[in-house]
Amino acid sequence: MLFSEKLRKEADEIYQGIFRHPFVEGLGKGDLDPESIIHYVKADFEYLNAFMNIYGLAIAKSTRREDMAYFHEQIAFVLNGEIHPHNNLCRVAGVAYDDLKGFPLPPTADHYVSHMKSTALTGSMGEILAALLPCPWTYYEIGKYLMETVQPKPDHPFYEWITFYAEDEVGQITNELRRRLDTWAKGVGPDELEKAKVAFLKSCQLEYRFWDMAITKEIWPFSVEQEVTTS
Ligand SMILES: Cc1ncc(CN)c(N)n1
Repeated sequence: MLFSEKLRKEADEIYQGIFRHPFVEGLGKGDLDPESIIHYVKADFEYLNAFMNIYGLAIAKSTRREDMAYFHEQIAFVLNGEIHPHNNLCRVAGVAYDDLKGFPLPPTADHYVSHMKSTALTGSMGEILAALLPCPWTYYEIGKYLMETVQPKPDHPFYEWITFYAEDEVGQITNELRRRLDTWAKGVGPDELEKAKVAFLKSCQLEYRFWDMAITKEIWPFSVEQEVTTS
């Protein structure tokens, strides 16, 4: 069994939990609370900016030009592609996307970003790939799950969101990340594999918590000034 297949098996409980999460159910039913959508998009805009920073850290650690080109391409996808599902969410919530940019990360999103950044700074290339993988992989599976269970028509409020993540492009991004991780895994020992597994499972758990964060509209306990890293 490939390393990424083993990871997916270990994380199955978390994936199943994500498919049944109230936010994901709300995407399928088309009845999400607009305030939860707004909370999610504010956090996700900053999360995706941090995700691009992490690709940048992966470039800094790359020793092969081909790896640099790969991470560079992935930045372009996040930058130009993921604005479409965000725009869909904003339209349904009745808000302008620009009004949701530049907010500090809520605690869970902050935790997720810190986990990926520290892995990128201190971990091996395999750990970095493992920490990044749940981002496209869980969304690709959510997209496919909603396509199968809801079979949305173009007039479904979240048609664009669902079809974007169920598309082949997100599948290819997931498969390429898995292929790179599996290639790395063939050349390392059990300790290295264990560290990559831990990084992967933590990102999966934080994917689940990210949806919780949106439903509960999680905020910091005190409204002191917070750092915003991007605009
Ligand atoms: C938290 C999170 N995880 C994954 C994705 C999909 N790239 C996203 N937009 N946001």
